[in-house]
Amino acid sequence: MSAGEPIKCIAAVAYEAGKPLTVEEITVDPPKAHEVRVKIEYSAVCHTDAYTLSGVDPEGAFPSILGHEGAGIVESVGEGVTNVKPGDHVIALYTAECKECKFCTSNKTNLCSSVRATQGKGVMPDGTSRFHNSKGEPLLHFMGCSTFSQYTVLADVSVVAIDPEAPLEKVCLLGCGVTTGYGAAIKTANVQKGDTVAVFGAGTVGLSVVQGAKVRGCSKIIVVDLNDQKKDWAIEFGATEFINPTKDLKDGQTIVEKLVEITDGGLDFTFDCTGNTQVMRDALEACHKGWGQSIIIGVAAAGKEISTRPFQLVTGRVWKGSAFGGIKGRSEMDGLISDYLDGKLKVDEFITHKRGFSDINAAFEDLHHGDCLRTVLNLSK
Ligand SMILES: NC(=O)C1=CN([C@@H]2O[C@H](COP(=O)(O)OP(=O)(O)OC[C@H]3O[C@@H](n4cnc5c(N)ncnc54)[C@H](OP(=O)(O)O)[C@@H]3O)[C@@H](O)[C@H]2O)C=CC1
Ligand SMILES: N[C@@H](CCC(=O)N[C@@H](CSC=O)C(=O)NCC(=O)O)C(=O)O
Ligand SMILES: [Zn+2]
Ligand SMILES: [Zn+2]
Repeated sequence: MSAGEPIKCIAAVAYEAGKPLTVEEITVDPPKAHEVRVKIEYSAVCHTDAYTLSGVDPEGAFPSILGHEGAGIVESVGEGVTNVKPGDHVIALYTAECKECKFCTSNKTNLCSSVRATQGKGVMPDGTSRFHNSKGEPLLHFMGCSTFSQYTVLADVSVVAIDPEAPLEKVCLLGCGVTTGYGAAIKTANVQKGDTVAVFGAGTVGLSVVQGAKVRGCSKIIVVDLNDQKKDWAIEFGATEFINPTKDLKDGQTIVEKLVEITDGGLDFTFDCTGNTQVMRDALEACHKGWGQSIIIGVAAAGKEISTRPFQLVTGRVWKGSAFGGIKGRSEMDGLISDYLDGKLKVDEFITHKRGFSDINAAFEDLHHGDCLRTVLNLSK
């Protein structure tokens, strides 16, 4: 029985920006009131983990335990926890859902405010950390999840129980990438049958947007990526066209001109899934005058700003953003899991690499190669 006791386990610690993670033994304290300690079974590596490790995240603080796309089993719960119990299979939620705050009750957003302030500082809601290294130094939490540890502690509002039939090595991807892209299409943008869509960036997030657009019956789903290796995946997930701007444009033609030309004036919806601010501008300007909407999903580095001529907005184009696909994790994850189990939502297809936890630094390298969508880490190996 480990409940109520500190647990020693292996974690990958980010001691410094731009440096490899250190895989070492740490101590994970028991959960306090309204906290849940989870044995993480599998975690994938999202581009955002690499972004924070690189040092360009204004909220990135070190030393910390990164990882936010993970699934596991509840080991113990603190006082007052009613939504999960030991043994439950769960997904960690970097976008909490308390169901009580102004945001949760608004029905206009999934951006719960209950733990966001402390989450952004890398601590639990009481302002302290549950992680210590062997020298007794506290290690910061990350995005309220820290799934790069064999055990982690989450706020109860940051965890959702799922159908135990769902394989954790697959559905860990619903903790971020797949949910983010799919939700951005079907919830934030709410694309409809016949709409035209362009998706910039064919990573897991972008291809999940494509999947959402296909499910809704969009008439054109154009994927824009600099790497031809992404073309087959784009088509597999539902793209009707693939454009590589480095080779598929006429001399002097811009990607915006090309998209406007082939869509009779621009797209109904565009999505930035790259984090590149020039791409964000292109995505907005490729929207149809009068009604086109561009959804920013990509995360840009500290100091980066977006710009366009205000006239683009005056003439009816709309710029929007989407976090975790607009999905309320505790209320809506069950539906996504059911869709996956019923074969309506692709998840397995994003897993291009599998590695043992001790290989985590290689998993970060995988992200930079065109043949990788997601690497799933087995935390027991
Ligand atoms: N808002 C939210 O809730 C979330 C945001 N994110 C963010 O979304 C973005 C995508 O994440 P993810 O799918 O994991 O990342 P990936 O790195 O897997 O995918 C990004 C893709 O964009 C391509 N790309 C880069 N530059 C351009 C360009 N100029 N034009 C077209 N394509 C380009 C990349 O190509 P190449 O590989 O050749 O570089 C890659 O295929 C990231 O910024 C991530 O931080 C992620 C999850 C949640
Ligand atoms: N910390 C960064 C911003 C990072 C960011 O935008 N995160 C996304 C999720 S990315 C997942 O892979 C998000 O949902 N943000 C909303 C939030 O409340 O954190 C910065 O400070 O710029
Ligand atoms: Zn992510
Ligand atoms: Zn809330």
